[in-house]
Formats: sequence, structure tokens, C-alpha cells
Amino acid sequence: MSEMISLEEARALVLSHVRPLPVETVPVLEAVGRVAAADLASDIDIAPFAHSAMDGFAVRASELAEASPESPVELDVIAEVAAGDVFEGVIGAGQCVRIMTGAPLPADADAVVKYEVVNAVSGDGKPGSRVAFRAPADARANVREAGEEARAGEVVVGRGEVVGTAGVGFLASCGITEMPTYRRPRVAVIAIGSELVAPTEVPAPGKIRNSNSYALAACAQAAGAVPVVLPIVEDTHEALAAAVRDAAASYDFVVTSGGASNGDFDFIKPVVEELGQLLMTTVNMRPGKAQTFGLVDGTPVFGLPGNPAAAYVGFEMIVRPALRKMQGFSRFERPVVKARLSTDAKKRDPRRIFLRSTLSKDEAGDYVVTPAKNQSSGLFGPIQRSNCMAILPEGLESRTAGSVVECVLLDVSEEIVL
Ligand SMILES: Nc1nc2c(c(=O)[nH]1)N[C@H]1C(S)=C(S)[C@@H](COP(=O)(O)OP(=O)(O)OC[C@H]3O[C@@H](n4cnc5c(N)ncnc54)[C@H](O)[C@@H]3O)O[C@H]1N2
Ligand code: MOO
Repeated sequence: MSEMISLEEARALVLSHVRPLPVETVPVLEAVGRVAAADLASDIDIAPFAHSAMDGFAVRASELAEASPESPVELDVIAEVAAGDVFEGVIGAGQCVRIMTGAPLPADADAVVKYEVVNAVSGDGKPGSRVAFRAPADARANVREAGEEARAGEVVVGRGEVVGTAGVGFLASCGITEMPTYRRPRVAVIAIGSELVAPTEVPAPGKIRNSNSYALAACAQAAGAVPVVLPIVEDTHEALAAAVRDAAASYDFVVTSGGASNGDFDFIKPVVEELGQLLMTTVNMRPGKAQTFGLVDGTPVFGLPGNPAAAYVGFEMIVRPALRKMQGFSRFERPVVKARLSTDAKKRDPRRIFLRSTLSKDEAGDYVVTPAKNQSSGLFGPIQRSNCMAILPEGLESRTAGSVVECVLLDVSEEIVL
């Protein structure tokens, strides 16, 4: 189990051990960014009736066929119909109806001419006036048709579709106020390390603040999960075994950080092996080689490395896809763009390297990427100031300034294709 596997293998392995969680029904406002767990159908036609797209006059287009600036066609305005009203009268020859945007198209009319191109011959354009049309109108001009967007019973959001902010409005128009979706995974976040103290404390000599739990909880939340930061666990086999056993029994996913390497006080691997099945220990990437994965009582347990950047990259590249799959998502790749390196990038380690970097555009509009000067895996600051990770593939080939590398965009949804 000390075998080093590729990032792709690691991701596939973890994904193969998780599945979408049970379905819950949420109000549509809480469905934003979530996956529909069933086909959703409209109860009515959308739009429910043909209506005007303009404030103007509802006409029979055939009556205006000969209209021109030289010989305008004049019609009598016999009524006015506002949005929310219905005109149920008859429009006879030589007549039209003043109509507002959103009002149902009268049965006898087949086009709407907007105010701006109509002149009053007598009156002010309201009922009782006579108005002149100086151009023909196409049949159905300025008419939004019934059922233009959907027919009653038609599926408007399919199973597996991610609902966006506009989608919430679309569902509302279709009479759908609740949506079945996959439950958000509850994620236990456990920091391992006898050196760790809470961020509220000023660390005594030899101690440091637990920052990983907060970054990882934030990452879990950003992935749509519900994180719970559990107490720090000291570096003993017994303490860690108890914490992992309890967490695995109560949560959908357990994420630990620290104690993942081969030091005298690194216990996550033996603990997972003892409590369940150890499935993975090392991944060919940097930062973050020591990535432990296994199952405890069927619950996925992921042991991230202790170094902050290594924990962060492991979460982003492997844990996040798993948490997304549990919520029914099917896209797991963050958008990647190609960019020219602004500086040389030496490759001294054959692992795939993720350089925390800043992506920008030059004057020509082409992407340029600048790796953070300090690539220490012990730091969160360079990631806070980065917007991507530039990838140096496996091997020892260094890159010179100007060479093109792929960059994974941070904090950009997998649903976006660039
Ligand atoms: N002999 C070797 N030693 C190490 C190797 C190696 O290959 N051979 N790899 C190094 C790398 S790279 C990493 S990453 C770490 C991974 O090991 P651990 O997961 O056991 O990490 P720890 O030793 O527990 O911690 C590493 C570092 O990170 C700090 N840390 C831990 N937890 C937190 C936290 N919650 N918040 C903030 N900082 C944390 C910890 O104090 C250490 O400084 O192993 C290397 N060693
Ligand atoms: O796992 Mo370490 O860099 O590779 O931080």
C-alpha cells in the first residue's frame, strides 16, 4: 500500500467509492447551484397565452398590408387592454386595440405595432382615438407566443441538470416551488497534531495555530458540503483511532490533515488500516504526495497531508470531486487554460507540480502566468494571492519563460467551459 499512483488514478479510485447521497426536497431558492434529482415538468404552458411584447396597438396585420408613409392606414382605437386584463370583444374591420406589454393578444389580432411608429390622427391614442400606421406589420410581430418556452407537462429541468439563478425563476414560472436534490454531504474536518492550538490562542513555544481545519472547512463549503470542524486530535494512535471511528459513524465523509507521512507520530494510515480498508497512501503530485484514502464502516476517510498547501491541493484535486459526486454533479474538472510562463520554472522533482500562480492577460490579450515566488507547501498566503495553479507535468523537464503551460483555475466552477 505504499504504491504511488497518478492523480487521475487517485481521483478515479476515490470517485469509485462514493455515490450520490439520498434525495431531499428543498425550496427552489435553496436549489441554486444544486443538481435536480428528477425530471421537473411545467404544469402549464409557458407563456400561458400569446401576449404583447410592446406597448402599442393590437392589429390584424392584413389590414396594414398597403400602409406607407404616403398613404397611411388609419384605424379606430376601440379599447385598451392592460397586463392582467383580457379583451374579450371583437375587433372589426378598420379597428385596433391599444395594448400594453404583457397583455393577452386579443383573439382577432395577430400583430402588435409599438407606439413609437404610430401617429394619432385624432385623440391621444386612447380608446375613441383614430391612429395612422405608416408601414405594414408582419403577422405575429411583437407577439410572444403561448408555449414559447415550454408546453404543459414538458420537462423544463432534466435530472442531473445544475440549477442556476435564472433557473430558479424558470422553475417558479413553471409552478415548481420545490426541487428534489441530493443531500449535501456532512463532512467532519479533523486536524491532527500535538503542536496545534485553536486560532483564538496565541501559540506557546513549539505550537502553531490550526489553520488547515478552517481552510478545509471553507473548501468543503465551497464544494457544496456542510463541514463541521471537530476538535484537534493529538498525535497518538489511540486518540486518532477514536476520533476517526466516531466521525465515520456520524458523518458522510471524514477529512483529516496531518500525520499522513511516515514520521514516528504519523498515524492516519495505520488507523484507517486498522478500522477499515486502506485504499491509497501516496499520489504523484507536489505539493501533497502523502494522500491517504480508505473506508471506515463504509464511510470515506481522506487523510490529507499536514502542510497547508499540500492539504489544500489534495482537497481541491481529489476530495472536492468526491463531494461533488455525492451531490449528483457529473463534471469534476475545474476549467483549465493555457498560458505563457512569465519566468523560468525549474523542475527538480519528477512529480506533477502545481505551482500556485497568478494568471493575467498581456496587452495582446494572451494569458500570462506568474508563479508565486514562495512555493513552500507550508504556506496559505501565496494561495490566497493566487488565482490558478500552473501545472508542470511529471518528469524533470524544466520550463523557460515564454513556454506554454496549463493552468487550473481556482474557485471557478467545473460547470464552466473555457
Ligand atoms: N522523511 C520525510 N519527511 C517528510 C516527507 C517525506 O517525503 N519524507 N514529506 C514532507 C511533506 S512534502 C509533507 S506534505 C509532510 C506530510 O506529512 P504529514 O501529513 O505527516 O504532516 P505533519 O508532519 O503532520 O505536518 C506537516 C507540517 O504541517 C503543519 N501542520 C499540520 N497540521 C496543521 C494544521 N492543522 N494547521 C496548520 N499547520 C499544520 C505541521 O505543523 C508541520 O509543519 O511531511 C513532510 N515530511
Ligand atoms: O506533500 Mo508535500 O509538498 O509534497 O507538501
